[in-house]
Amino acid sequence: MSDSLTSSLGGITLSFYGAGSMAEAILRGLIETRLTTPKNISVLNRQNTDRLLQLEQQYGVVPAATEGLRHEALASADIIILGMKPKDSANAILAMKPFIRPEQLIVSAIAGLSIATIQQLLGNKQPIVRTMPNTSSTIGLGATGISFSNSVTAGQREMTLAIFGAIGMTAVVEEPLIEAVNGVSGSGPAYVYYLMEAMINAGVQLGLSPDAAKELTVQTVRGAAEMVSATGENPGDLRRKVTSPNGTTQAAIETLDQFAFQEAVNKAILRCAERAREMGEAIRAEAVNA
Ligand SMILES: NC(=O)C1=CN([C@@H]2O[C@H](COP(=O)(O)OP(=O)(O)OC[C@H]3O[C@@H](n4cnc5c(N)ncnc54)[C@H](OP(=O)(O)O)[C@@H]3O)[C@@H](O)[C@H]2O)C=CC1
Ligand SMILES: O=C(O)[C@@H]1CCC=N1
Repeated sequence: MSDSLTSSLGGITLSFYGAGSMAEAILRGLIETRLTTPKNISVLNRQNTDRLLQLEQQYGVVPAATEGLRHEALASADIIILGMKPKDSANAILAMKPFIRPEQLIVSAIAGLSIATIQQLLGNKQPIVRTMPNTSSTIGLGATGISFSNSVTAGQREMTLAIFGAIGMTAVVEEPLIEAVNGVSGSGPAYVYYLMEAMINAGVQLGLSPDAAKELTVQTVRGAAEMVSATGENPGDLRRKVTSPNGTTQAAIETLDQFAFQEAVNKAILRCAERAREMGEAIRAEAVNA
């Protein structure tokens, strides 16, 4: 990767087509890590002008709130980032088709939507990057799975890795594995938050104040993740070090096992990946009939 790209995207312009939570997580990360300046980022959505103005006020990005500005932003951007819900994606891609140029890079963050479906909707071999990021990109701790279409140039790959590398770690995977990334890390923050909700509630039930229960839980999750990362040890080995024979942790883990905790997490992640494939298939069917 060249030095200029690791430090800055220079004058490269990005258009966030779909300006919801995921778009905000990425653009905020890019701005806070100073990979680019807000003036190189435009934001577009379907109807919610207030949302675009809020993003302008908060981050200094450029709102494209009228039809004319939307078309101009799409036509002029070096990179268009697709951030609408899967159900809205086929219509949105068809609507942008008249304005885009064959060399523009399209980066999709849309669950399930395949490179082939995007190319089918656009009717060409447009360079496409399919990603599966997560909302921790907001604070530079994202995890993003990335797949490239064959038409993506080496320079465009480098730009993509610079963008997602600036807001967290990246894993380049073959496209069929993007659903696995969705299951593990795309949706993953929600499972961890769910676990944290349960830990906090139990702490309160045992008499801790809500604040104390929350702070202890947050530090525990942060410390556990950091331990795996810093020591290089397997989570299983670290778990065994916490678990004294016949002690308190063993009693807790046995209870989790009674409720098939590991199996529940496993089934949840497999179902998540399956759901991504189902959603992708629904968009593919829409594209075939478009
Ligand atoms: N949230 C997450 O944790 C993750 C989400 N993703 C993916 O990111 C995508 C967006 O999710 P999220 O940010 O949560 O969704 P949000 O509902 O927060 O945002 C969706 C945005 O898309 C806009 N939009 C809808 N239709 C169109 C259209 N036809 N043209 C232009 N803009 C449109 C909406 O505008 P308006 O309000 O005006 O309708 C809104 O700004 C999804 O496809 C999801 O699969 C991927 C990884 C993680
Ligand atoms: O729930 C969803 O469909 C999106 C994709 C990954 C995280 N959120």
